[in-house]
Amino acid sequence: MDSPSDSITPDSIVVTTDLTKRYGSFEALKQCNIDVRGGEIFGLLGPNGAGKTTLIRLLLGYLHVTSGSSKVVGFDPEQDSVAVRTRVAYLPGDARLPRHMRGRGLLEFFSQMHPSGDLARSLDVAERLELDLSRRVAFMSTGMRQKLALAVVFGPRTPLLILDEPTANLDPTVRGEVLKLVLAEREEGRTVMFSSHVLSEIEQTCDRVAFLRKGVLARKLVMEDLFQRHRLTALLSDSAEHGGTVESVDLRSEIPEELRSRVERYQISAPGPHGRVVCIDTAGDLAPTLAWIASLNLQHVRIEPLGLHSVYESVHLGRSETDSHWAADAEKVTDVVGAST
Ligand SMILES: Nc1ncnc2c1ncn2[C@@H]1O[C@H](COP(=O)(O)OP(=O)(O)OP(=O)(O)O)[C@@H](O)[C@H]1O
Repeated sequence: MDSPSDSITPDSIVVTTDLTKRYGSFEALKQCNIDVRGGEIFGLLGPNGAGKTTLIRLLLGYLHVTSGSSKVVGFDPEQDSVAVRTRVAYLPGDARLPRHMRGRGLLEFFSQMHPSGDLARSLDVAERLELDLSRRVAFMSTGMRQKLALAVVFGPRTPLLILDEPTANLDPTVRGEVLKLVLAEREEGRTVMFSSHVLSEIEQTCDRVAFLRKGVLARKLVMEDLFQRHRLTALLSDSAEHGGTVESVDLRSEIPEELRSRVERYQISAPGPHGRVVCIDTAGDLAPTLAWIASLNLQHVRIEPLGLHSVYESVHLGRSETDSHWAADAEKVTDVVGAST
């Protein structure tokens, strides 16, 4: 786990220090240290019950901390939750809106309530999301209510938006529109922190990601680093290439010295019907490793980004990241070979 001072910068807009929350004897959040920097999109990932909502509600002062502390837009939510809430637009995971109000009236009401409310902006968001504002909340579908809550939240021009599963209950087209809204916030210099279970959304939008698991901050990731990680799978049809003695082993010692820091895995399977499957995981720029890969005399080569999924699985299931998808990847290669022979 990172220490509190690991990554805090002067432009951090959210900082937590050993933030801990217990419900009775149950520890929902354990010594959590994160920092969110001004102008970035920060993703919160984790399985159900990991502690994401607990963390978010602590940051807004809706829950009291058990121990540790946090600073949000320069204020301690424990001491000054009003100052925090006027500077943060918050979309709860279970937004409850007054059922008797019509969409338009509700947007007017919330834009008047918030010190930096902006009705025109809320109306614009509602239009982009194709929401019928003439309906009463009571007669709206779950997705329509989510759209209305989003129109409320994207109205005020606050420096920070915290969105708890903003795309839940939305169809794929509307989800895409919401992601565009999130990206537009960053363009305008605002900071967005959001939780989601949809990994592709996080990949498309976030600059950095924190993984929570059972209340523990299990992993932090810079998305740019993730995009530089690739997995190559291929077939080595002639096992004599490696003396015919290799049985699903790690061959990292065979990697040229200057590439060792880039190649995280170099493994060859036991012989199958079509030969041996080779799996190579690389980090950083692919170019320097390509010449070496070409010298391995591989066939049916597939290269793909390693992606958030493999990291998520390794955090969630506690599997080694390098083992994640290995069997499936090996199968894909042999399937392709099987189909083409
Ligand atoms: N008021 C409460 N009293 C007791 N336990 C609670 C309370 N609120 C949450 N919890 C527990 O704390 C843990 C974390 O819950 P939290 O809602 O923060 O998870 P989450 O990551 O947001 O989950 P999800 O993805 O399902 O929304 C869960 O085990 C939950 O049961």
